[in-house]
Amino acid sequence: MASRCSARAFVRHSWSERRCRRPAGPRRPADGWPGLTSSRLSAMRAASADGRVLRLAAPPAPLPVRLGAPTGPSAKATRRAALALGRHGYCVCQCAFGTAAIAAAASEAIALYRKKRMAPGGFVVGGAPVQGRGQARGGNRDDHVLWLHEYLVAVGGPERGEARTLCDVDAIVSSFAQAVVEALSELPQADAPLGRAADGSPLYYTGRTDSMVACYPGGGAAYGPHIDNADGDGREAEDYGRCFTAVLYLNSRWDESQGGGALRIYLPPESAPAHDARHAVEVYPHGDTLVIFRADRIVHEVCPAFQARLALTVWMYAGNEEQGRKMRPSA
Ligand SMILES: O=C(O)CCC(=O)C(=O)O
Ligand SMILES: [Fe+2]
Repeated sequence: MASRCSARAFVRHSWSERRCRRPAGPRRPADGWPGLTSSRLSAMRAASADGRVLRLAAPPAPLPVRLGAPTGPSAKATRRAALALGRHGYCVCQCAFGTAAIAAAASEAIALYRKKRMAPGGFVVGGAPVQGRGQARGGNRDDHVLWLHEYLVAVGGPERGEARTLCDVDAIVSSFAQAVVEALSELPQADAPLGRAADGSPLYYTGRTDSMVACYPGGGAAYGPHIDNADGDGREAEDYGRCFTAVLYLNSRWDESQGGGALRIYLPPESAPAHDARHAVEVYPHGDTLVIFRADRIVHEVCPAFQARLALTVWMYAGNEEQGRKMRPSA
């Protein structure tokens, strides 16, 4: 961890990456995009409101990816994560940042929350931003968030922002998520049916968003069922918008029965019986767990959390082959 999470790694991958911006969304869940009919969305909300009717599939064993370890993730581990993502629409990885790094990142995040550097998470509804619970039908969210790079630009860097570990972790998570998306582009459709655009063509990496540090302050804080990118993020000219969400949990000691706070992933129609909204998996936000899922397809929610729940999230944009090539002219 120490050698990978050095200030130089941060400067190289993260601070110099001025292009990353906070995304326009998430948008309010809307009807009428692939795989999500209004009846399916209503059934999900009903299942969310009444946990008794929810049928859960067993969560997959996390893939060990050695993210944060001095050797870093191997090409094989990256490919395995891409395969799982392409087959199921999500993958769960066990990183190796270690308890000290995760605890350091968490204490930076908590300090930022306490210093009121975070603001209530928002939505875009009809082009206008709205914030917080009850503002968007079925899309309530109770988290407080900070856009890491935007904040660092404002305060003059990671040292001054007291967010050095968060920056280092962010650089590593972002490079890995990019590598996974790039590996996914190479997989044949038969291996990765859920790793494709709606027309079946491969998705190519076109960029990333700023990273979001989120704190659900406990007391039942939640985020109702939603899709992160329901409408292309208004980026038609560039790509399909955010296609992948990568979220790393920063909770060193998470008590599943007392803390709740699982990420509930509703399995997409291709992996669940048609229109049966009651099939989902739940992943608890244990520190060092990374989940990557399709930002434009996977309905998910954060179940009520009864202890402070911390995460770092970055979204990857993707487009068609030509859009991907434009992003990397030398490739
Ligand atoms: O923290 C999580 O598990 C997911 C949060 C989420 O869905 C979001 O921020 O869009
Ligand atoms: Fe989300």
